[in-house]
Amino acid sequence: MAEVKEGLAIAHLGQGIAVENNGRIILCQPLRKLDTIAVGDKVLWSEAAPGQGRIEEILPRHSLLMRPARNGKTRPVAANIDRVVVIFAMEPRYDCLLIDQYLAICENSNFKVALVLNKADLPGTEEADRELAVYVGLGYPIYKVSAKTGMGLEGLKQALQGQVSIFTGQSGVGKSSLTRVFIPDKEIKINAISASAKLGRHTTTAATLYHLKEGGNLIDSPGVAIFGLADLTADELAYGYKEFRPYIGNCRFNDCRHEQDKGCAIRTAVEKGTISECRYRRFLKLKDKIPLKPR
Ligand SMILES: Nc1nc2c(ncn2[C@@H]2O[C@H](COP(=O)(O)OP(=O)(O)OP(=O)(O)O)[C@@H](O)[C@H]2O)c(=O)[nH]1
Ligand SMILES: [Zn+2]
Repeated sequence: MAEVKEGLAIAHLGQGIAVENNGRIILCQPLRKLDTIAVGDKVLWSEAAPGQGRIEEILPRHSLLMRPARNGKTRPVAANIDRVVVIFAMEPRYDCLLIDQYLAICENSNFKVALVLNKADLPGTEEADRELAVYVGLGYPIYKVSAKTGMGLEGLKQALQGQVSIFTGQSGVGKSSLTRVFIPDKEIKINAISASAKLGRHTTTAATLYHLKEGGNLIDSPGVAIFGLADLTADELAYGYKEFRPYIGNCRFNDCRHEQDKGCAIRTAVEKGTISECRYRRFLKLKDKIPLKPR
């Protein structure tokens, strides 16, 4: 029987999965009974034929990022991510509601988060400073950077070390520009993956895991911007506002909607100033967007 080795799924190719093992990349086919393999998955594989592997098992994942698929279901995009880096900028549009939404999803999926204000070379970032202070107060690290001038990038580089990260954020905030800064040899690496895995042509829309020069891995996944409110329920949304957590369960009524309900512990905390009013208002706005479901 062929020897079983551990490997890391680094890309989806047209004809299979590129699995890395000791610096070597091999094209593998997963056994049919397995779950969809996600980039970042640690797998057990064996050599099925010279230069061709078979994935026999997916090792337990500590996190899994899902993305809505065309058929209305979700599919795994990236596994074992430690940190989601939410990128935003004053241009094309600064949107706290969207930041809160990303944070709520990450809190519910157990991802650590870092916030990155890109394009800090542009004027007008002071406008965001007051709100950003609220996020800092909640314990979310914030990096102000510019992919254009290089400002602040050292700090972000250090933050990426020793873990698996993924960039996300709305269109036009500079995700590709920052990715180019961190993976300047992306094209070369892509070609190397295709070459080592033979035949396996890289599809540019697929997620790919890159090793960073300074240590740490970055999963580049164009299109992760589209992870919407996913399937969060109103309760999960409240949990995603992490400063609400100490109060959840303390409202007078079990089915409290945290709106005008009598004896709402969360609203009381807002009135006392323990919870930021802006965050609370945005919570209500996001909650309104959630389709009504049985609770
Ligand atoms: N002034 C300034 N412009 C930047 C900076 N980073 C990116 N840009 C510009 O912002 C625009 C969008 O950058 P992209 O890197 O393509 O943004 P993206 O988030 O990858 O966009 P999508 O591919 O649509 O998701 C480009 O015109 C960049 O040149 C920056 O730090 N400062
Ligand atoms: Zn309440």
